[in-house]
Amino acid sequence: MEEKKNLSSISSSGMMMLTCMVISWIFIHRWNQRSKKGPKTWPLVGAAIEQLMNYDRMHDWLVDYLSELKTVVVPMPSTTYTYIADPVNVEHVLKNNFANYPKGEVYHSYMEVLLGDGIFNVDGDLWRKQRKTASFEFASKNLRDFSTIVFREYALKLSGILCQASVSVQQIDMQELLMRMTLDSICKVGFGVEIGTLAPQLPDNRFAQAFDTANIVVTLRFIDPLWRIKRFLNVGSEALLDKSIKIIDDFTYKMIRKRKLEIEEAKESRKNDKQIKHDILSRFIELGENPESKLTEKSLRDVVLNFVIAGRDTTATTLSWSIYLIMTHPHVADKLFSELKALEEDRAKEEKISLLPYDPEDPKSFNERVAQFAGLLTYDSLGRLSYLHAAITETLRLYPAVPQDPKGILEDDILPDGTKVKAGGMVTYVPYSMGRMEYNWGPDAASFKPERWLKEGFFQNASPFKFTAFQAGPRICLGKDSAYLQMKMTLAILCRFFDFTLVPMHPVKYRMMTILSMAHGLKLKVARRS
Ligand code: HEM
Repeated sequence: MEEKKNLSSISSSGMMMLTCMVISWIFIHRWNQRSKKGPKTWPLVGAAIEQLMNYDRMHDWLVDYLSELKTVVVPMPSTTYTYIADPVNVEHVLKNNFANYPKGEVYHSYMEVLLGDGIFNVDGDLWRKQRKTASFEFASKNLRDFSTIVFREYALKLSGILCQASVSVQQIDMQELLMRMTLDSICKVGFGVEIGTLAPQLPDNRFAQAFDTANIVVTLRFIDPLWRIKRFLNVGSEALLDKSIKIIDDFTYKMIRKRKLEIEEAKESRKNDKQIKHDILSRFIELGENPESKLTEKSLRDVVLNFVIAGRDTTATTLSWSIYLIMTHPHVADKLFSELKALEEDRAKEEKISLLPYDPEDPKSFNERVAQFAGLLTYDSLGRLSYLHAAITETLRLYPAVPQDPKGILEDDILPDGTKVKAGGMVTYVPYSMGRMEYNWGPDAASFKPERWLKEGFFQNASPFKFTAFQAGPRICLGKDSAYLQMKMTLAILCRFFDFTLVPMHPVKYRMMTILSMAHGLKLKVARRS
């Protein structure tokens, strides 16, 4: 009995000692960081708790730290994230020492389920080959001309839906409509397939919903240490991901089969090769006919999904933020309207046509007039809209569609500002923070001012290492010109013919996913204007 008592008192004093040691360890760990700038860490878990607690506002959490520090180091349980906002560091990572900062294994393993081995998710030869094939396509004048027609046609469809909503005094979710428009156009321009999600009755869009869910869940993996266990057990977010991927794959493989069949039929009917319309997908399908290319059905699926994420989400979210910012800055809306009216008159003179008189109260004459205006918008005439170009660029400075972009680290390195980074960690350049830093843009960095991009009325670009919305260096966005073309076509039509107001109390804030979309959409009321 006595022996038992002694044993239990030894074990409880042992426990106490252990607890004291752990508390001292935590205390010393925290004490050593008392003057540290940047997120403070805890033993073992690093800064994961603080990052998790700020997950929904992570971009602004980083803004707070980066405005003091330019480089923020965030240790996590299994790796270290280094966030950079100084253009000198960004140039080092994206260009000068490009080979040391690939997408990397970690990023690849997190995103593989959605992006597979597509251009966004690979390095080395696999990336180079896809970049070469896609660059070829993007450089073609055929694609540019075809895109102009498609973008105009779909912007007009959207305008028709807005006109109808204004007649029936219905509120709309602009972001949702824009996502439909950009999905339809990337499928048409990129894969030669008409999917019609922007039809007036707005058909059910299971693919888009599944795609959004998958995007949210894979982004969560970057800060969820339990995701591999969840995937193994197929529970929670990972079970949802699994379901979404099945829907996505089903849609994508059907589209590929359809396109292959069309190409076969075109060949059989002996149309010469020039008559088979070239798009990104058919270029890859043709490549796949050569067995040495090692392109499989799965590779084509990856091509499609990478271009959907590239072409649909980025453009639609930028358009949504642009409309929101223009609408909430009336002096910008007025200047833009004047620029559009001036272009309309100049173009009518050039084409020697008279502009149709119309009554905004009469939808028929209104729609005819919109269509006439759209017909005047060509690739060249859109190029003259400097204020519109500046307004879109200013939107991307404050609300970049890709708000942060992580890179792997192959070998230990020292960034130009002296920060040491270790092999196996990650360096992330942060367009969202970079656009809001006074040390990058001056004291008015937080204000929406398209004028900052204009010199004597003409658009002036900034260094791509400071304005990083399209990345920079060898992996700079391939679709930038195409995206501007679509955004300018759409905004020219919408801002010339409609007034927008936010539905009262509608919350406008971002959602945490790889793309900076609006968490609750953009609920608006629409009115036709003369
Ligand atoms: C506002 C619109 C857009 C923005 C802000 C944007 C931004 C970006 C960014 C930040 C990247 C780098 C991603 C990374 O490697 O981590 C990127 C890459 C890319 N973008 Fe865009 N993008 C836009 C529209 C488009 C469009 C419309 C297309 C094509 C239809 C496109 C095609 C691509 C491709 C193919 C890459 C991969 C380049 C490579 O890895 O070599 N983008 N884009």
